[in-house]
Amino acid sequence: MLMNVAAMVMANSGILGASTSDVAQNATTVLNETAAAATGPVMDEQLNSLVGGFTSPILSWILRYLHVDPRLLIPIVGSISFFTFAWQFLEQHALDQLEWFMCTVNLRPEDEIYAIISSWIAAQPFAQKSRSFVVNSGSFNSRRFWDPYWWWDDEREDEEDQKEKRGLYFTPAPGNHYFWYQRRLLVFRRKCNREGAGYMSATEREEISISCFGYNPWVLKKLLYDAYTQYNSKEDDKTLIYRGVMKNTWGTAVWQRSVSKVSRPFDTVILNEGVKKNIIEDIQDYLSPATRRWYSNRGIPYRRGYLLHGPPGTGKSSLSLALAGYFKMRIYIVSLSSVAAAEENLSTLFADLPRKCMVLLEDIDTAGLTHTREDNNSNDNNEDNAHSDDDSDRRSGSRRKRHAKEGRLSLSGLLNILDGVASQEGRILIMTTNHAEKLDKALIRPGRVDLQIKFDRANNEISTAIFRAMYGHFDNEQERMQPKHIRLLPGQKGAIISPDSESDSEPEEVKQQREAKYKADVAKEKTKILNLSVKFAKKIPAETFSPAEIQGYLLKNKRTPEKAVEGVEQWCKDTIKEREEKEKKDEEEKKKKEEKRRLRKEKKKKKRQEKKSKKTDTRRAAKRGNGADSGSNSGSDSDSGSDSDEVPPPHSKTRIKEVRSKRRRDDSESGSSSSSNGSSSEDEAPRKRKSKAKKSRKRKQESDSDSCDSSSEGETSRKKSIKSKKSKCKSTKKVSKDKKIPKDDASANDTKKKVESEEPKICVETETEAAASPKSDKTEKVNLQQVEVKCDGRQDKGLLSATQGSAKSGDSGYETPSEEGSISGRRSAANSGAASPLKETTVQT
Ligand SMILES: Nc1ncnc2c1ncn2[C@@H]1O[C@H](COP(=O)(O)OP(=O)(O)OP(=O)(O)O)[C@@H](O)[C@H]1O
Repeated sequence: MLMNVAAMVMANSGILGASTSDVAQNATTVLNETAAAATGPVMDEQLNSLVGGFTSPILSWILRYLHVDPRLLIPIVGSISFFTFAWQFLEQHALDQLEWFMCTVNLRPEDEIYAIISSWIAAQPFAQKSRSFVVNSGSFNSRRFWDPYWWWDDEREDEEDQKEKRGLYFTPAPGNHYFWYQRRLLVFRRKCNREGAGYMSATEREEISISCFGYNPWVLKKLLYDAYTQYNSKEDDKTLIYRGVMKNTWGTAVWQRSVSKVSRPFDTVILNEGVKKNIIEDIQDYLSPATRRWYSNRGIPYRRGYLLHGPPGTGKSSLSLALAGYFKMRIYIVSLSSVAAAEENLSTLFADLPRKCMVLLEDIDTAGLTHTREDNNSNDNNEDNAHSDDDSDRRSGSRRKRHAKEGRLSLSGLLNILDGVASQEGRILIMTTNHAEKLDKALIRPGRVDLQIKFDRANNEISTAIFRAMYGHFDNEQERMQPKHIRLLPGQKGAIISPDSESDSEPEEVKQQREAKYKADVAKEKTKILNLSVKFAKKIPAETFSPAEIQGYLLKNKRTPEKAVEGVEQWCKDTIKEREEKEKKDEEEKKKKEEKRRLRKEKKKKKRQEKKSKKTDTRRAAKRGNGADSGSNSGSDSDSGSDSDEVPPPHSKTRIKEVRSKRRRDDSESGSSSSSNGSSSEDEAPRKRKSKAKKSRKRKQESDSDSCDSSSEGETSRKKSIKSKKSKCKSTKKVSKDKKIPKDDASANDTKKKVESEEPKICVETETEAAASPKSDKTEKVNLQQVEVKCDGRQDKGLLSATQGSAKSGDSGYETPSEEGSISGRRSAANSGAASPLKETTVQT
């Protein structure tokens, strides 16, 4: 059958012409050879059914051009598929089992080595060629460490070839990636772990690991060391800056590498040379190993602290960075007003500090640490000053609690973190502030702050130095700032041809001449800048501008020093004017704010007072109700008679006291008069009051009768009212009579005291309804008086029973003044409610 097929194929190929005859011949040969090894008719049939017979164009094409037996293809493809599948299965499910035969290093994202290795991996050829990869752009900071060039400084960025590379960078996708290192097969694994990520959060915790086969992990360690060394070698001339940040909102605080900057030359910081020398020597001495031993031998904590203070923009941060660069130390910056500076977080950050480093706490006065540690009652001076003592106690207490709840930093917390028993040793702490005077003494005491450096606004010297620094000549700048072959010096209008810019073919003599000329030009330029700087500084008023402000002005004229000198006077005037206007504006705003605050405070106070008086009223009303209940036996009634005497303020304690004392005075007077005269009826005051009351009543009645159309009706009602009153009073009298008033003076006094103590604190005014007729000794006489009780603008009237002269109080236990018209302190039950009708009763016994 195969032969037939071959013959047919040959026949078919015959139509293609003579050129294919050789191929057909070969195919026949192959078929003949393979036919012997053929598996038999079953296979042929299968092939036939699969590809539509040997006559199909596919098979003929394979035979003709590939010279491969189609029957061999099937096992080959099958085997490849099998192995691929097996490998995938093994990788996915069995590689974990293979870990028994592997060494693995896992890298934690919190550690800097994670970033170092990620970057190293990203730079490897296998990562660049990976078919499955993730693309990153340099703008997304959280993935920045996958940038193979992330540690490169800004200068490198300028270079054209690097610019291209820095646009996008590719990293191996999550999964397993194989690569060779030191002739060993390694597996790089990148895994996305969503466990640590929050709900709906885009951030995932990535985990990376590198594994090698075998039991010896030397190759992994070598890889790690190599990557780390490579990284460090690139950082030699740089200052690495780390910032304390939160990993996520509810996560922990970590030091994250923020940026690496070319170290700032120390001489670019303009400061008194003596001060500079002092601080450098101090740190040098501190960092020497001998000093460390010295500290430990004497049990002194090995720490050093500096406080840099002065107005903004005077160079505090610049000095800190320059120091870090000078001593090749990493600098760890944390802002005390950030979330990372919560007490818990800050202590975590400090615990994670390396042994030798610099920590910069910026603007510590803004962190709410300006209060003293002893001052338990305040956290914020300004705020607290606005409150009364009580209020501030209460409020600051609650604020403290709130802050504690929020975990915000407290002064004692910070002190503990800085040099508590658990705090790290070996670091240099630099604190900066604009208001050193606001800081707590405990924070800046020796041991915490060993050296204080004051920064001032620019004086003549500093202004000169800033000018020179700005227009000083730097050889390396020329190449960068100007096109090739043209070196323009600052302030130079024309171009200076640099000595090395011409072609090598130039004669040596000419070269030297050019070099000499260049040097002369540079020297000339320097002298010019020197002179200009002196002129410039003279025009600037001393101690008025910060170096940052002057620098800002000079930057506007960075290539034209003459112009800068010319315009500086005007700039000074403008800046001062601007500043004054701003200050004025700020002042006004401040005043407005204060006014608002004051009004708010007053409003609150008023509200509080109203609330308080309301409460007191309610209490009084309740008491009155009680008093009326207990004193209902007195049968005192009230009337609707309206004596329109002015209502005194209800809350006036002094008024109550006045009234009481007056009454007591009256009592004693009347007592004495009664004792001498035996009667109070001769007293003028009660009589006056009585007539006054009568008059007012009369007036009222008249007005009532006016209001009614019929005067006779009014008269009738008046009579009725008087009648009813009389009858009521009679009943009262009866009740009062039933109650025998103790005649014993001592007991009367006791009772009086008791009543006085129980007497509600309200303003009471009395009007004698009727002058009681004097009674001879030991006859009791009850005088019902009309009493006005005024509380909170409400007018209550009640009846107070009074005894006259040496009359004694009854069982009811009320005060028994000795004169008519004095208050007995008895209030009728009817007076307890605001709606109670005023009652007026006249009783004579
Ligand atoms: N003494 C100085 N020497 C050199 N440059 C200075 C000096 N003072 C200020 N500058 C320049 O002014 C800018 C601001 O300075 P810097 O941030 O160090 O001031 P600062 O005192 O820390 O300000 P702030 O208190 O607001 O943080 C920087 O660009 C710095 O170069």
